[in-house]
Amino acid sequence: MKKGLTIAGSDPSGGAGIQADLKTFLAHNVYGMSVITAVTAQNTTGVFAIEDLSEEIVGKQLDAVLSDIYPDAVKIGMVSSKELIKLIAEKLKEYHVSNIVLDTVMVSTSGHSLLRPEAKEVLIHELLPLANLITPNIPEAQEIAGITIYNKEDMVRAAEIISRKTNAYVLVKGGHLKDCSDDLLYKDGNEKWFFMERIKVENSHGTGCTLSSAIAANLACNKSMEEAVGLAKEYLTGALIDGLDLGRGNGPINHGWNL
Ligand SMILES: Nc1ncnc2c1ncn2[C@@H]1O[C@H](COP(=O)(O)OP(=O)(O)OP(=O)(O)O)[C@@H](O)[C@H]1O
Ligand SMILES: Cc1ncc(COP(=O)(O)O)c(N)n1
Repeated sequence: MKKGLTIAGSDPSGGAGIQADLKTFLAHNVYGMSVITAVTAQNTTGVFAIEDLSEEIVGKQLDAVLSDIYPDAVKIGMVSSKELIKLIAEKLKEYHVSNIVLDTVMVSTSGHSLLRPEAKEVLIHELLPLANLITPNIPEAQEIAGITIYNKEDMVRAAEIISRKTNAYVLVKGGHLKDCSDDLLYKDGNEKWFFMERIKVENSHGTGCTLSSAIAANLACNKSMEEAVGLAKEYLTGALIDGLDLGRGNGPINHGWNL
């Protein structure tokens, strides 16, 4: 059986973070493991508290997993402090981990900061170079590229700038542009667009987490990057269309819609 590891924060309401990632791994028949970086108190209406775990316990979690059940792919989500980012980068190098999907989580949909301001540059300099794919949304791509994105031409420009900072594929997600759900996969001057109809839904909490962990699951199963992204987008679209309606705010999608 293929194995996937998520290194991310906990969302007790189960829509985003490690909970979303583990459900997504299961939906892809990939054995799921998790290293928790932070515990959040959040639900469909917002994020109420965040507590980072210590470097010691995050390091020990990584050692425990990586020295025993070696993952075929790794997804990295919320890591809010520069100390934890540096530690994770060191461990990934020490254990020669490959197939790394980095979701550059910065702000929750509800507007809560999930990355400390001083950690942004460390994320860019320490983790970006280790990733095989990075998956910024529009605001994150703007932060990393240092430009404003108004349309799809700007998405291409941002991808070009970001790819100069990393050897990784860059997937710029268009979900934050008006009426757009098209994503751009970019590498070495090659553009591949993934077009998808915009689904009218009230509930989309955790779409970014779900997409990146689905891509990691597909990479673990030896899919090419293009195939992995295409399949993950189909899976995500199915989970949105399913129309789960939970909670009083922006609810989760149905990660198990295909089971
Ligand atoms: N209403 C929708 N219909 C179809 N696809 C969508 C919709 N909303 C988002 N998506 C898709 O979901 C994925 C994540 O999109 P988005 O750009 O919102 O990233 P994100 O901000 O990281 O996600 P999150 O909302 O979890 O933070 C992308 O593939 C995007 O195209
Ligand atoms: C632990 C954790 N990781 C990531 C997100 C981003 O997801 P969203 O933008 O859908 O709130 C989140 N809210 N919580």
